[in-house]
Amino acid sequence: MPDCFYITTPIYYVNAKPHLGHAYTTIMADVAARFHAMAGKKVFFLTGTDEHGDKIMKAAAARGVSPKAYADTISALFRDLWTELDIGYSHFIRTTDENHKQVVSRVLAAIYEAGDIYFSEYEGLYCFGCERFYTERELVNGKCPDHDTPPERIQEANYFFKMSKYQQWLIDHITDNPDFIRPEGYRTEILSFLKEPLDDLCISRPTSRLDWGIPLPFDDRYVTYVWFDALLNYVSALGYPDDDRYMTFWPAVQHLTAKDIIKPHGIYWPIMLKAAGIPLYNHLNVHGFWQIESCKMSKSLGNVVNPLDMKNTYGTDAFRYFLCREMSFGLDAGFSEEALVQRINADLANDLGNLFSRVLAMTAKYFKNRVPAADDANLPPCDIDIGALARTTVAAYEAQMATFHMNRALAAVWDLISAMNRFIDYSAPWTLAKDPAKADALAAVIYTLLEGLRIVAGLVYPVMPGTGKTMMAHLGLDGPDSELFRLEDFKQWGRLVPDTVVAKPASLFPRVELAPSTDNACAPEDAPPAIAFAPEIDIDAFSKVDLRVGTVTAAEKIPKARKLLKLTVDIGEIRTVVAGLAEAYAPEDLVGRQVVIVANLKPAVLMGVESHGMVLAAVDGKNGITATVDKPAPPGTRLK
Ligand SMILES: Nc1ncnc2c1ncn2[C@@H]1O[C@H](COP(=O)(O)OP(=O)(O)OP(=O)(O)O)[C@@H](O)[C@H]1O
Ligand SMILES: [Zn+2]
Repeated sequence: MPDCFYITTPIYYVNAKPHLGHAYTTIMADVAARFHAMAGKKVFFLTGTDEHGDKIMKAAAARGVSPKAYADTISALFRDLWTELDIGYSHFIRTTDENHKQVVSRVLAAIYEAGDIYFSEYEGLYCFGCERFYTERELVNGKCPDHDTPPERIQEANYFFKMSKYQQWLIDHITDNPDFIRPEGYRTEILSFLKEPLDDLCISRPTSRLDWGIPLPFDDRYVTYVWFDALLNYVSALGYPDDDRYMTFWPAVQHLTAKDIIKPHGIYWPIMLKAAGIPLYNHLNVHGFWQIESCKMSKSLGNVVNPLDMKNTYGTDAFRYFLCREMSFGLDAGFSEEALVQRINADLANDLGNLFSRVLAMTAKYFKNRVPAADDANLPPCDIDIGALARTTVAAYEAQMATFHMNRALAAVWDLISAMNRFIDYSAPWTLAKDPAKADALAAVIYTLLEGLRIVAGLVYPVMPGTGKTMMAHLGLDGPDSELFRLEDFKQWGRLVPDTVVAKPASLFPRVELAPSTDNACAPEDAPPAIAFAPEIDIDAFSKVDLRVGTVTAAEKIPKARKLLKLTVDIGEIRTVVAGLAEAYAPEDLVGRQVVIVANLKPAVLMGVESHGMVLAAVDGKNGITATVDKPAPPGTRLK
């Protein structure tokens, strides 16, 4: 039997329509599902909506509809959005599903009988916005930290779940299983919560106050409160306790959530499972928040970006790519449309799109749209070995995807794409084409590029399913996704069959411009165009760049390289630096000049010359300026 992979998103609360934060988690889950299916696993992908509780009841009442009718409408918005965003979930659960309600009852009854649920009078500070009690310690200036309103003191008899009983057991489990909660920072956070005594969890609300919920099986004057209802969706959706799906996929589960709900997922849920005698889940994977101007994007704050607008303006794949590439898994990220436009133009239109159309155009021109037969041995001498790089790329990609670091996996793929673009420039197929003696070399170059594109198509597929399929179709490869996209096939170099007919060049991603927003709609017409700045970094990220004043002591052209100069630069030590300045400067113009060098850039080999640093310059063909200092400075002076 193949390995199993079960991925879940949180079930989203239907008190407002979906925003970009929900889209991110669900897209990440879809990417993971597609990747693991590609790796040969049997996959189940669950998402859905959480539909009980106070807020739903109030929102429905405000609109004069029943809670169920209200939940139906909002739940459908989520489902429709997932279709628009190419999300291929296996099952969409709703907590109002009959089967789910039965599982909740059953688990509650079992835990009650085992003696882990008790009845008690409780007085506490209650936030109606959050639908929960707060301890004094948790309040900020006496107010709910989420709603900034003072909680009300209420007294109530309720049912409680004995979480405290399992506190030490959970600490031991998390300590013994270092990747139970990941990334590491969130594991540490949970362990630090657990240093304080754990309060028992209130799991009921009297029907006199709230009747939109699942009745407690042992006392129908009460309904189940949020977490015992919501968290159990992860097993009820599989048909716990005896359905085949449950037997197959539990506990091979990877939960995926944002950091707002790590406490319920990292503390309540494992303890509930333990008390119910259900095996623990494998992993909880936690991501950060999308922020707008440093505030969490959230429906409560109303500062949300509508994912459908982004999709309609920029396309599904581009939007998916941006979300996966821009956020470092586990950390917060700021959202801006400028950054989205910048990534589309730089990564998708320029790097990937140009590569794709150039290679197809050359295949059309030199080989009449057919994959040439070729032998790697005929490749012209070049420092870039695309075949070897493809192998290491797939390995890095696989490792990063497995731990949800989609951003790093994509960075690895884009390194391969950049190398292929450089490989075209260095091997200059248009020159090879002029010399009949170089026909074999030309065939080897084009084959390498087409085969590289096949691998790129496979690796981008989980993130950009449409693009992966379009690329494959252009390379003459067709079939159902399950056959077309198998990770094994991308680990092997040379699978593209000579003589396969490839399509004419196509534009994968046209360049885009920032769509006018309502904010700048009334800007005067002659306002200067907005500059697409690179995404924001913090001072720590910047301080990693070691900038030094250097004096150029020698400069020469690099044979066969149109743009490159080899510079010898004194930065307190003597460095060889390759710079793309040859069109803008004669070598002798640079000697004696002071320049600014990035001193800690990883060495790279360019046209056979190893470069140990980079010259700061703005060069566009023959126009070039290098950054310099306004008075002579000792070589090696650091700039900050
Ligand atoms: N800003 C965000 N960044 C990333 N993910 C988010 C963000 N907001 C919501 N999510 C996703 O939605 C889940 C929470 O869903 P919920 O329905 O509570 O949304 P919410 O906007 O945070 O709601 P509220 O503002 O009412 O707290 C998170 O765990 C995460 O999966
Ligand atoms: Zn609150």
